[in-house]
Amino acid sequence: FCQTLLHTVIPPELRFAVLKLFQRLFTCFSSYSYYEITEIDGVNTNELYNAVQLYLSSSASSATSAAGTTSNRLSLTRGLNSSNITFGLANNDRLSDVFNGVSVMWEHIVTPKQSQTFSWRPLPEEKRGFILRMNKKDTPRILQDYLDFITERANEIRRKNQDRLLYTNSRGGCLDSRGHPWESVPFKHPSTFDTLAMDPVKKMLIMSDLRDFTDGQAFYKRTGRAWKRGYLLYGPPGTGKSSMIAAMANFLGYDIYDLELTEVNTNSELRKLLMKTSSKSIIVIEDIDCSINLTNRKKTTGARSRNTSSTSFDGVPDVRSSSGGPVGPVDQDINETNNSITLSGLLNFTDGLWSCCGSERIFVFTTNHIEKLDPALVRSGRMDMHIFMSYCSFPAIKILLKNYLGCDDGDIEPDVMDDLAAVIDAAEMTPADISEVLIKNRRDNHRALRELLEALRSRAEKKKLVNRRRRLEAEEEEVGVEEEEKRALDSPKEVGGAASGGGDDVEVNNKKGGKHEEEDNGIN
Ligand SMILES: Nc1ncnc2c1ncn2[C@@H]1O[C@H](COP(=O)(O)OP(=O)(O)OP(=O)(O)O)[C@@H](O)[C@H]1O
Ligand SMILES: [Mg+2]
Repeated sequence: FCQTLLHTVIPPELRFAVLKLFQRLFTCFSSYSYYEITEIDGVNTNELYNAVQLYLSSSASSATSAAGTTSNRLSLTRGLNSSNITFGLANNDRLSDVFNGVSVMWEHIVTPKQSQTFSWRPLPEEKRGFILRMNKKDTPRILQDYLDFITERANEIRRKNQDRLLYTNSRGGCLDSRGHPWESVPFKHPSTFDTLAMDPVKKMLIMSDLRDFTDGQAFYKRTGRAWKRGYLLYGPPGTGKSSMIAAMANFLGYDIYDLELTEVNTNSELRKLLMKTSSKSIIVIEDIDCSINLTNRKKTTGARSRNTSSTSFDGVPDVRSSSGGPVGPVDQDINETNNSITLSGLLNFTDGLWSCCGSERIFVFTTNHIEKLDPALVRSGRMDMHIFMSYCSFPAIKILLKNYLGCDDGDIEPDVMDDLAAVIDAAEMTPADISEVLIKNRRDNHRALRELLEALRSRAEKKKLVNRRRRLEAEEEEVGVEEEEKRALDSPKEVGGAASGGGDDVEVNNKKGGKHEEEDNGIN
């Protein structure tokens, strides 16, 4: 009755002014400061409101919220291009939080909108906002840091909730309508560090190295290093290099830029591609040894190419023929290359001035042949961590048995495990091959284990034969070389001709491996 009386007797303007006055008096004498963060400020969305909503949702959603009381009512939202749900504070709900030892209180205020003022854009029916209550004495010390922390945490949550994206430069150097050289697709590779079959100790090392990297902003700043890190994954085909990259991306919540070097024609294109990558991303060059040789990179301009030489990275045509032996100087006009990407371009791409355009990036190179890589490319500072993805080991096979057959250690007879342990190393089987055997028999565990043991034993047998044959060949070659040297010692010496000017005696016929080669020493 009083309220209606007030509403009827006192005009709204006066009511509003009295209310405002009470509020001012209240805040004057209160020990708290109050900050209102509305959803819409003017006509734009207030980014801080969304950040607070996300941030509070991360503590509201966890049963034991790090900060304060959990709310018993939450709103659920799902972002665009995301398969994850985020919690939010329900209307008029409160949540306390603690930051740097200071406790604050959040309240989510939702008030129905008064009369719709005319606007080009339909405004929401309700006015939403957060009220942050904080002790006046703490405000100067923590307000700014607290809001920065909230924004950062919200970005973190947003990225984790959004599906990963896989960017490719498959379009070559040309740009899309937005001037972007990368093309992106949702990246939903299921590989994680749990599904990766590899030595658990090595796995933990890699995960902690990745965590140190993401937590290391201050460290990189203090040491004056670009906030980036390089990983070289090497090993035989089918050992999990690509799966490792997916596991890293899923572990860190990073997007992946899959750089196809053979599509890149010049250093400046390479630079442009790097500049257009976002931070918190993994830049991948798979099979870098092939990319470096790039025999398919040469695009002759009409004339027949005398040899399929490859272009090394320093831009000078590589003078090794396809057989690897020396050939005469390569005619430049025959080998018109349409690219001038250089090793120095790639070196700067991964370390050096270029690599600092943007921070928090991970570079990953993969190769089946580490011995082919230029040492400058894989030195520390470029490829900081070299990870050998090896054939399946016993600890790794247990992970595959768990993932594919659902068998934990205790589920398999000990003597079967002993048989597996006895043959696994000698077999040198890749996880890809072992996965194949398990997938084929995944409906029948006993049969899967039996077939796996058979496959391992036959592979180990084959390896033994191959190694024995190699040993025999090596011994024969050794014997061959010894006989050679013996014959050479027994045969009479031939003195070099007078024209030699009495220089040192030189072998005119230098027999090497059964092939005579004229050593060009001026004497024929
Ligand atoms: N260590 C591993 N753990 C789990 N699965 C693996 C592992 N290695 C290979 N696989 C399985 O084998 C398949 C091929 O693996 P992946 O593509 O990662 O091999 P790779 O090392 O990248 O091979 P390549 O050198 O030919 O590119 C994947 O689908 C994956 O399921
Ligand atoms: Mg691969």
